[in-house]
Amino acid sequence: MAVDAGNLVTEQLIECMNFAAVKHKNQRRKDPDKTPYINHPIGVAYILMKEGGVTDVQVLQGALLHDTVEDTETTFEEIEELFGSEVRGIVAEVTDDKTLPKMERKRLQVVNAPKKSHKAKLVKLADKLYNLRDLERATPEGWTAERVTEYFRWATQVIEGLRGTNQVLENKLDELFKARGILPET
Ligand SMILES: Nc1nc2c(ncn2[C@@H]2O[C@H](COP(=O)(O)OP(=O)(O)O)[C@@H](OP(=O)(O)OP(=O)(O)O)[C@H]2O)c(=O)[nH]1
Repeated sequence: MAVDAGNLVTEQLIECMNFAAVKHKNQRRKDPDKTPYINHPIGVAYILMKEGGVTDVQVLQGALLHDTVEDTETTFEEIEELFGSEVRGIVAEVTDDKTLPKMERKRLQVVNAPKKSHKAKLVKLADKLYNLRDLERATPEGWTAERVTEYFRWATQVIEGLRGTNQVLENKLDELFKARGILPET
């Protein structure tokens, strides 16, 4: 029986969701409710699809897997073997090198944002939108108001390098920045 294209996409997405759920199973977000970490990658894929209008399955797979290598024992080889080289490439582009000092990692995100592929930029836009909304919703444990503001300011710098990728997502990010007084009202 021929594989139906719709079924194949569904299978690819469910495979990624299941893989990410298993990999992140012991992780929680930093909010006071200690939300299961898997809510984040699923939420990033959801933003891309529902708000960004993104239907590219590899971008959605990249979103679902985007923190597996950075935050769990997952390797890029594993991602490539299971999901192919294009998905591996997207995940690699959005993975920070956790062996670097935090300040350097944050600096590199700003410097490298404009050099990313279109697909990786989409994932990064949705990732930041999710995290900034999360900060509006609840303050991570131990974070001061200054740290939250600092995250918003740093995020504006990263987003500068991602512009021209998805107008809807960029507009939604700008609304958040304006509400914080970080971007001038237009
Ligand atoms: N807003 C928010 N963020 C949380 C929460 N739980 C975990 N995070 C994660 O925390 C990271 C931001 O915290 P930082 O202290 O600035 O960075 P770090 O964890 O990478 O050192 C983000 O990681 P990241 O995915 O690497 O993103 P980014 O730092 O590259 O944006 C975000 O996904 C939460 O409850 N709320």
